[in-house]
This record gives sequence, structure tokens and C-alpha cells, in this order.
Amino acid sequence: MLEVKNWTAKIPPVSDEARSQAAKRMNQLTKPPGSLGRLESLAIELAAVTGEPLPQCDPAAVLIMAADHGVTEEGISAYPPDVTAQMVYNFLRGGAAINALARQANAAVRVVDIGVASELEAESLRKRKVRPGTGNFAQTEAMTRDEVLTALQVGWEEAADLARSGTRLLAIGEMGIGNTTTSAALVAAFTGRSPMEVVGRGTGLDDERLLHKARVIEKALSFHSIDPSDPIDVLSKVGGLEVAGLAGAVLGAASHRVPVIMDGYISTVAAWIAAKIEPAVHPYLFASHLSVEPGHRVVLNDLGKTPLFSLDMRLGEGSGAALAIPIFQAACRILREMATFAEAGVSGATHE
Ligand SMILES: Cc1cc2ncn([C@H]3O[C@H](COP(=O)(O)O)[C@@H](O)[C@H]3O)c2cc1C
Ligand SMILES: O=C(O)c1cccnc1
Repeated sequence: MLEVKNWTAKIPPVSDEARSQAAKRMNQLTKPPGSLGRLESLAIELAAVTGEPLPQCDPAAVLIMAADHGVTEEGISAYPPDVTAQMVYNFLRGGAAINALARQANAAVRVVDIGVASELEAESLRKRKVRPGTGNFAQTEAMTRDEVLTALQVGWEEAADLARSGTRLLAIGEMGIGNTTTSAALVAAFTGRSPMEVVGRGTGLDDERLLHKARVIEKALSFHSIDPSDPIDVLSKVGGLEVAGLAGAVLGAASHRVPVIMDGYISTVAAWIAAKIEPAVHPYLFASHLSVEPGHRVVLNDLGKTPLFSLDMRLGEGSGAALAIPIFQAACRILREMATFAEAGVSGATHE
């Protein structure tokens, strides 16, 4: 088994040189300085992380990790766990929200079975099952430390493989009935916040079941003795296979200088954990939207990332991240394709 620190050290620092060249060019382009707002800072940060003063964010890919959660036995989701596997087939047939949004963004979708409870058969599925679902963390540990490390490794390999085959921008998504409970448990474990502050309705719980969901997490946290300074320990006690896999994917993408677009609650928690494992990954992380799940704001704030938009979405799958892909590509095009004042013969400002 590889030790996490052997491979997390491989993340390159961002390029200050590319950042300053991009910032200089941004100010010479034919527009009043700052007039493209956050697209400008986005383009400059993409230059820094890719190391290219004229960054390229095309082609983009969506990486979806799917897994089941033993804690669904506690009645914490509005839907049955079988929906995880059923949605994986829906992804592979192209009928899910993420497929429509990825097609809109011209992005490929890769679906990885990293821990779906049932056996899945499909040619286009990446079969990387670490174990068939986690244990019910209200009663036992979710998985072993070795399983966490294997899931991280799988995620790293899947993202690295996409990067090697040309992906320049990675949107991350997930499918796993019960995973908003897992995410809330992880956030409560790391931050010490009460579960009630960081749980949400997920697929659509009423008030009574929301309270029950918070209580299940509360009990789980007092059942386990968790070391919040050890991300592998936290993941093994109350984590999810797709969460660990996505954390690994974030690290793998960053190791190839590929920027990562986070989606909603679950994928942002995964990226946040990746940054706890290896802080060098932080500049490679970009927020897309703000989910309706209340804990999402908590994690984004802790990461210091501001979402680009807020459309009251609460789906997951990578949907918000896919929707953001064209914004990232637009930011890259601005640096690559706009003329400078000198090139276009346009007069500069008369007043500074
Ligand atoms: C049909 C369907 C499609 C989905 N696509 C994403 N999720 C989302 O909902 C699940 C998390 O919510 P909870 O913690 O309440 O179970 C995850 O699978 C997430 O990706 C879906 C959920 C359903 C029902
Ligand atoms: O924010 C999310 O990603 C989310 C919210 C509800 C259900 N599934 C995912």
C-alpha cells in the first residue's frame, strides 16, 4: 500500500511567472481594466495553476464517482439505496441531468464505480470497486484505513489518466444515496460544529426526518473516537468511498496541473479533505455554485472559495460544476483571443 505522503508531495506549486504575465496582458486587452469582473481573476488564476500565461481549458471532462453508504439503513435519505446503481446506468445511457449539462459544455463524462453495493456490468463503466458500499457508520467504521488509501489511489489514477489523455479542466461529481449524511458527518467531525448546523434535506427530507438525520450523525460521532487532525482516520470512521475517491482525484488532477471545478456539498467536502491531506492542492480548486445544502457554505467559507453563481441547485452529480465549464473556457478565451489596445489600434484611457 502506498503511503499518502509519497504521492501528495508531487503537486507542483503554481506559477507566479504565468500569473503575472497573464495579469499584465489582461490589463492591456481592449476593455476598461476590471470590466470583465471575476472572469478576469479567474483567467489569471487559471494561468497560474496551469503554468500557461495563455491558459487552455478545453477539453474538459466530468469525473463522477459512485458509491453506496451503509448509513442508509438508518433512514436518512428520501430515496432507497438502489437508486445509486440505477443512476449509474442512467449516466451511462446519457439520460441524467449531468449528461445534458456535460453535452451543453462539450465535456466527456467518466463514471467510476468505486463502491456501489451491487455488481454493475457495462462496458463504458470504470470498474474500480474498493468495497461494495461502506459500513453503517452509526454502528461500525465506514471502512478501513487501507480502503481509504485505496480509494484515494483509485481517484488519483482516474484523474491522472484523464489528464494524460488530454483533459485540461476537471469537473467533479458523485452519486451515492445517503452521501449528504456522510458529508455532514465529515464536516461536523472536522470542524466540531453540531450536526444540526451542517445537515440539509438532501434529496428532500421533511423537518422530522432532518432532525433524525442530525441525531444519527450525533450518535455516530460519539460512538467513534475520531482524530480530526488525521483525514484518513476521519474518512475511515464516517467517510464515503466516492468522497475519498474524489479527494484522490483532486490530488491527481493537481499533480498534472489540471484545475478542478467543485460542485455541491459532497464534492466540495471531498476537495476540502484533499486540501487537508495536501494543502498545495488549494489553488487548483475552483468553486462553481452554491448548493442549497447549508453545510456547503460552511465548507466553501473554510476553503476561502467564492462560488461563481447560485441557482438554488441541490443535485450533485457534478451538475453545477458542468454548468460552470463554459465560464472557465470563456475566461481562457479572453486571454487567448482578445486583442490588446496596441494590436487593435484602440486608444487607451484619457484619465487614469
Ligand atoms: C434520482 C436521483 C438522482 C440523483 N443525482 C444525484 N443525487 C444526489 O442525491 C444523493 C444525496 O442525497 P441523500 O443524502 O438525501 O441521499 C446523492 O446520490 C447525490 O448525488 C440524486 C438523488 C436521486 C434520488
Ligand atoms: O449539494 C449537493 O451536491 C447535493 C445536495 C443534495 C443532494 N445531493 C447533492
